[in-house]
Amino acid sequence: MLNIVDLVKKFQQPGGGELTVLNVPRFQMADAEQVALIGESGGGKTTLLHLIAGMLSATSGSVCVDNLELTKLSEQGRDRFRAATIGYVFQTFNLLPAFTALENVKLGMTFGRGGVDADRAMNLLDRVGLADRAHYRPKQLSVGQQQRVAIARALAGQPKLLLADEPTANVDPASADSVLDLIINSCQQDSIALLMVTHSMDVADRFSRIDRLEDINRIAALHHNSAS
Ligand SMILES: Nc1ncnc2c1ncn2[C@@H]1O[C@H](COP(=O)(O)OP(=O)(O)OP(=O)(O)O)[C@@H](O)[C@H]1O
Repeated sequence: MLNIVDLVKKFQQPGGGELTVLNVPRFQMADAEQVALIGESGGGKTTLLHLIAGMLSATSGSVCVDNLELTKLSEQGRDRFRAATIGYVFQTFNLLPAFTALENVKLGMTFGRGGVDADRAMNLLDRVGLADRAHYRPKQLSVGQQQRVAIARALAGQPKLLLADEPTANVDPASADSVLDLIINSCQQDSIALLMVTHSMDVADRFSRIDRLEDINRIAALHHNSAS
């Protein structure tokens, strides 16, 4: 499903010069595999997710998702790939405020594999326990409910890989469990591979595979070693 080889990402720095954030010799995931990614703040976890989602382009190396080599695609090609293959759950939900829960989920279908289907969008809201909130706007929903809408939207395009960046960080502890259950169980049921970044060992412990960024990324390992 995912095969990363010799991936390097450098960023231009505001004061001039370049900062190498990632140097990942190898990182792989199998179809439908579930992985928790932990690591120190600023180590490059979000950057790695953005590269896998095709939201950022690599400086060098190879990112292959579902047999597609992302580094060879144009920006437009990466946008198409993302819509067809990737679901993304953000820490801050990123719902469109002017649209209802149902409309937000339908937006997740716009460029996805199954096309826009209002019945399926309602089914997804039902699955996340929010069928009765379909016509509410994000600000009329609790924070936990907003994240559940965001999960329904991420699943709406029938992705093969779901990327989740600290999806429970801004959710109260009671809702966090249901948000986490929802993500893990939905991916299991639909055979979607799941890569979840988390700072919480309680969250990571729900996964049979836990990877530390310091073990994957040579740059984070350098920082980790010099700090300890
Ligand atoms: N667009 C950018 N331009 C310049 N530097 C950037 C850019 N995006 C990220 N960085 C730098 O890359 C490093 C890694 O950032 P990233 O957000 O990937 O870390 P992280 O592991 O997700 O951190 P956290 O756990 O705190 O969210 C940071 O030092 C950050 O300043």
